[in-house]
Amino acid sequence: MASPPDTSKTTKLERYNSYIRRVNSTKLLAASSKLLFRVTLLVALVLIFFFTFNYPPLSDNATPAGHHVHTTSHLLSSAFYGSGAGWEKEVRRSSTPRRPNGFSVLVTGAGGFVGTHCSLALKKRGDGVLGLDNFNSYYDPSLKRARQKVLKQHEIFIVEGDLNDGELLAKLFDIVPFTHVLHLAAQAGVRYAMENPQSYVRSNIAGYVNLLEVAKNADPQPAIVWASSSSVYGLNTENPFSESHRTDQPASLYAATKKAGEEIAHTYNHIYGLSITGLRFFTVYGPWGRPDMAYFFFTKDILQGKPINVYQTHDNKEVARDFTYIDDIVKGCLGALDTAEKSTGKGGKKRGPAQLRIYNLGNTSPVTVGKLVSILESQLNVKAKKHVIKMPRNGDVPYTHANVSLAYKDFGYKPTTDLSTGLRKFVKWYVSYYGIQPRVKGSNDSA
Ligand SMILES: O=C(O)[C@H]1O[C@H](OP(=O)(O)OP(=O)(O)OC[C@H]2O[C@@H](n3ccc(=O)[nH]c3=O)[C@H](O)[C@@H]2O)[C@H](O)[C@@H](O)[C@H]1O
Repeated sequence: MASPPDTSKTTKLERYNSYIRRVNSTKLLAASSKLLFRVTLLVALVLIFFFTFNYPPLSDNATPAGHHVHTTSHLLSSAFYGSGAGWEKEVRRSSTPRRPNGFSVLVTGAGGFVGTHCSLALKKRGDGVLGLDNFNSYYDPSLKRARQKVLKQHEIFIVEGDLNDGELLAKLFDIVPFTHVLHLAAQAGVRYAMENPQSYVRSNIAGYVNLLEVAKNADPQPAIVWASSSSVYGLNTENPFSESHRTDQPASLYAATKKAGEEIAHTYNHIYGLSITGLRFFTVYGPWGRPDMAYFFFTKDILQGKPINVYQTHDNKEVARDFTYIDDIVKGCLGALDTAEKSTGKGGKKRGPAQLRIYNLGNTSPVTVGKLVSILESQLNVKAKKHVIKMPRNGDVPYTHANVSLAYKDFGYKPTTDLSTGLRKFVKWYVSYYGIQPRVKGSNDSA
């Protein structure tokens, strides 16, 4: 009997083919669902950009103020900072004045020491204030966040963004017709400039120019008041320092960038009619201050029993500063804002000469660092472990002393807080903020 044909091979082959078909169709299904997912994601993103973030149509890029086009990077960066209808409402609400003829002020560096105090003072008297800050980590950002919280309690909103983001700045000026800009955002610190020189160029020059570019295009153009520095006097030997003294010998890159800012101000005033006032601050201190400054970290180190370095000049003289209390500086900033004339340009074109000013804002009474330390010792009730050393050659200057008669003449600037009184207020804040309960005399004083 003929045996049945051997089909086992054919059956195996068929089973194999059907297995391959199944695998292929599964793969196809997976690939097409992946594609579908990606397309959906893309469509969703596009819809989010166009509807949620409340942007003008792309064809509407050229704004009346002549601002640049809104590029994709702007869309991305603004989306990152927070945008949309709610964000815009916050921006408008914060910058709307609550008094007749009140200002609408953009305060850059509002999360900073001077920025926070000035923002509060402006808001308190009924001006609208919008903050801008990039919350960088040059010093403990949690302190900046704590200041931001205080501002929020007073209904001051800080836009989180960088001076170098021109598109973001342009958008803010599109939303708000700022009357003034109080420009305090900067890379601060004299000695850190040797460690990170580029950060000074980025903030104090590139960022500053970026701000002026947007301001000159704005309609109306705001008046600008900004923070220069006592450090511009550099190796000047005339005393006390007057605005007419030479400032072409900066001792640090920090000072050089501030001096450059003063020259740049001249250019934007000259070409575009921007009203610009530069304020040369002299070693500002007080509650909510900067932890990178000597009075602040001396307090911390003295309380922790750590040694501190007290600098001396190379010819064995004590170094001294015209330490200026924050409340005096705030009065100076508001005085400068109040007397700032309007810019004369429009849409990037000058229409007439505009105001250009520079003022010293100091205390007119220099105190040696040794004396600063002994005041702190007495107020903290702790003896400092002092190391008296020669001042490192790192951009420091031996001495500062402000002549403020020009600021007095033009807006009545008159510092009223001596170092001892100001430090008591600082120490009181310091121990309460950091929750310290040491042998502090000043902590129970009323200030
Ligand atoms: O007026 C300004 O325009 C600048 O003021 C501030 O710079 P400065 O006056 O240098 O303040 P700050 O560092 O507190 O040193 C104070 C004193 O302590 C001495 N000093 C410092 C450190 C140290 O370890 N030992 C010491 O003796 C030191 O030699 C100095 O005599 C701002 O930081 C700066 O951003 C800018 O705004």
